[in-house]
Amino acid sequence: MALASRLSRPFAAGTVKRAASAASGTTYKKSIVRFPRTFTTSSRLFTDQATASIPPIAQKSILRRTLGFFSIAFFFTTLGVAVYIPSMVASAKEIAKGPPTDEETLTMYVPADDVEREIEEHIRNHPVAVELRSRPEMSESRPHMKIPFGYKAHNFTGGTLMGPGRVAVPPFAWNEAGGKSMVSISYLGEDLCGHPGIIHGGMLATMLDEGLARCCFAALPNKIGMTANLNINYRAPAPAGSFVVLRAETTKVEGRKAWVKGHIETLVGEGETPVILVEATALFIEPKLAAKMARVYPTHNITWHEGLSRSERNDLRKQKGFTLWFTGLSASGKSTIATAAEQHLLHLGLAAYRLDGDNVRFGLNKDLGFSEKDRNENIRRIGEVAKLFADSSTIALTSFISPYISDRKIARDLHSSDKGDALPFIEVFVDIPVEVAEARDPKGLYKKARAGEIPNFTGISAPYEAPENPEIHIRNDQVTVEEAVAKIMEYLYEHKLIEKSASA
Ligand SMILES: Nc1ncnc2c1ncn2[C@@H]1O[C@H](COP(=O)(O)OS(=O)(=O)O)[C@@H](OP(=O)(O)O)[C@H]1O
Ligand SMILES: Nc1ncnc2c1ncn2[C@@H]1O[C@H](COP(=O)(O)OP(=O)(O)O)[C@@H](O)[C@H]1O
Repeated sequence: MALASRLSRPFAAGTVKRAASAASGTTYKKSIVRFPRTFTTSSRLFTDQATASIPPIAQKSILRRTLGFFSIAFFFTTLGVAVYIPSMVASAKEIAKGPPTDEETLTMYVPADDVEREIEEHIRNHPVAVELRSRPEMSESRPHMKIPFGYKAHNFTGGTLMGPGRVAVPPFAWNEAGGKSMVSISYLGEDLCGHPGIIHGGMLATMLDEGLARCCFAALPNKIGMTANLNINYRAPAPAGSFVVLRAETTKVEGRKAWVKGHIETLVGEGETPVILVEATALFIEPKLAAKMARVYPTHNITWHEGLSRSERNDLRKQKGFTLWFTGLSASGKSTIATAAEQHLLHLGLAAYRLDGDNVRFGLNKDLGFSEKDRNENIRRIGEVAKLFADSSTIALTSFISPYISDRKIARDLHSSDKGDALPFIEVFVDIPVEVAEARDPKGLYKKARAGEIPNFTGISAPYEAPENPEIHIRNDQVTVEEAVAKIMEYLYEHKLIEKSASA
């Protein structure tokens, strides 16, 4: 197809080169921005001859207008979602690799033909682009190149609206650090019209919705925002087959909310005054569950805070971390109660994890036996691991005999802090007379110990030092497992370690 005929109507008057250079210089206005005389303002645009013959539209009912309003609100809200739900067809490999960097996006696009090459070069070398590139606070990218290839076909701005006759080449964007401002340059083809030769207002609204959102994302805690509100004022018709500049600025940020203003103007040469085509203000709100929302690139969604504090982590995880340290004789009921408590906490939607012999003495501590020294080391290591779980805003439950007061104190001290943000350490004494434990003896260990087959057996041939002042004392020969768990839960609620709302 001849080059000129592939281009927009204003371009067709000459070669691509002429049209492109016209767009950057004084001839730009002459050859490309050819506003129909009757199209001088937005209000006139909609009362021109083309629409004058259309009979007046009957006043809609309140119900229809209400429905219309919500449809529009839903449309823009959906449009503004900056989180792409992973597509079934998206390339798993591409996703696994993670998104390209801003820098990488600049070399990813390869023009398909001479037309695209001309448009590409025109934007890339335009004085506006050169000036933006020279500003250290601005980061250059082509945002649509971050959308995985397999998902592009399903993406409105990155797929549907992109290509010959539409947005011919992926727009260039310059984002100011911290989500303060954004500028992008696009080429709008002749197949995006509402009125002949004039870009459809919905296209411009789409560009503003996306552009203003991209401006503020970096200012939001999880870099996600949904359009809550978008107000648009059309100022002048936007000619098809022309280059436009979108400029946006974040005016206010409050927690999960960001207010942005911006406009689209013509791309003009140095010394010329651009024409403002459309202006907008918008409010973007980050969803409450933003951190958990699906992303195209889940593994590379890095939101890094220097020195993330424990309270910040607790806020993000929506729970406090602490350790429930069960201690008692063998067969006292530690594992049974800890398991029941863990299950109950999990049912409440809380993150809880139990450390016991299965995952510690058979793994991390498989080098340790039952000498006093080995038990000391056993408890020290478990204390460290429990502290890490608690620090990650998880409820750690440990069920080990932990027979020595000094060892349990070491574990407790590991949870303390001189910064005033100690992790709660709750000692749960599962108390049972040795005779009852011996009578239960589910594993036959007491019998073996009495027979001298197991040396250093706690309660028989090795000491058990009962806690003097445990946070929770369970007489486990006198209560059921349910009652024991209820007593623990009561303590946790009373000490505000779990929220009252976390109840089954
Ligand atoms: N000598 C000796 N003394 C006590 N217990 C023994 C011994 N040898 C093996 N076992 C089994 O090991 C389990 C206790 O391991 P712990 O890691 O909890 O012990 S300790 O805290 O280091 O003292 C303990 O499990 P529980 O009955 O669940 O407590 C026993 O099954
Ligand atoms: N409150 C309770 N009442 C009656 N039996 C219990 C109770 N708690 C635990 N048991 C029983 O005691 C035995 C030892 O319990 P277990 O949890 O294995 O103890 P530990 O982990 O302290 O060695 C098990 O047979 C268990 O069913």
